[in-house]
Amino acid sequence: MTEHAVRVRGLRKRYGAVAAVDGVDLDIRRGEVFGILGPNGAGKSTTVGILLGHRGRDGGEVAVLGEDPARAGRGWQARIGVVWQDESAAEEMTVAEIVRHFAGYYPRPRDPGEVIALVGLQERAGVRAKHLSGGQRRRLDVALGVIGRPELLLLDEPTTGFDPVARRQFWSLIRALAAEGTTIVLTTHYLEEAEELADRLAVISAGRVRAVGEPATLGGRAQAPARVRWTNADGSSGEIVTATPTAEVAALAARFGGEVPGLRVSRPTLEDVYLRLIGHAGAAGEAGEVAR
Ligand SMILES: Nc1ncnc2c1ncn2[C@@H]1O[C@H](COP(=O)(O)OP(=O)(O)OP(=O)(O)O)[C@@H](O)[C@H]1O
Repeated sequence: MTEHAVRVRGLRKRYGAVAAVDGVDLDIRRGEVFGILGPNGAGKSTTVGILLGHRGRDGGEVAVLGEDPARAGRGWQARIGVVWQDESAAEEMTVAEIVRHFAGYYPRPRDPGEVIALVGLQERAGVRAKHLSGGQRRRLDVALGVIGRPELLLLDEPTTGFDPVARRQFWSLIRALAAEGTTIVLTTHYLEEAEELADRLAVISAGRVRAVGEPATLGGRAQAPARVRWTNADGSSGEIVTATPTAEVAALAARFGGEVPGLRVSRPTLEDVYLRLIGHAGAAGEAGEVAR
């Protein structure tokens, strides 16, 4: 068994003049939750499509669960779960029928009833797919992605259209699957989701990987200066950007003789780091025009 669930070297894919994927390297370890972030058109779905064997490639090496997706067979496919954008299940069948039907494709499926409950669709089990709301459909897609007890689960923007409660239920589901040892790769535009779920993240823009790392340390985030803000006695705001926030807070506490009014200490958020990595000139704390 190889250490990596996914290993990609020098991956390239062009659509006419567009280099959708332009030399991507990725190592995704077994058992990890790996997030892929990037702006619209960055090449995320193209990359995931190649990992699944849904799309061909123009260059590079790809191994997914030890096999090349371009040549792997049905046995390999059964080890992988997918939640793909714009996937739509059979319209006339009910949720329970569809989940049971898909369970039949796999050698060791989960219990369909359990999976329906896992995605919070138990109240809708008898409803035809065509009568589900957008978010409920996405939950059904997630159910179909996990029904086969996959070793590797690839999710392309899985929580688009989810309400906040459904999103949190989905996060619990992903954590539970990760705890069972499932390797999970997900693309998302929700930075909060990436921060909540991912052990590591890759930021992709214009077909290239700009950074890979843990959410807390990505792009030098942990070493970035902190911003210390407070409110002065006359009501004006004070602010220092410093590499030694603890010392600044201690000095402020001494100056105020105790509690510092309106004290806030902040480091760059994942969004700040993300915007800088994708070259968004309006990223927080940086001068320059906002690219639109
Ligand atoms: N089938 C296709 N034919 C032509 N061009 C394509 C095709 N699929 C993708 N592209 C182009 O390749 C680039 C990468 O697209 P891709 O869908 O991989 O981006 P993405 O990062 O998933 O974006 P989004 O966040 O919008 O889903 C884009 O410029 C897109 O227009």
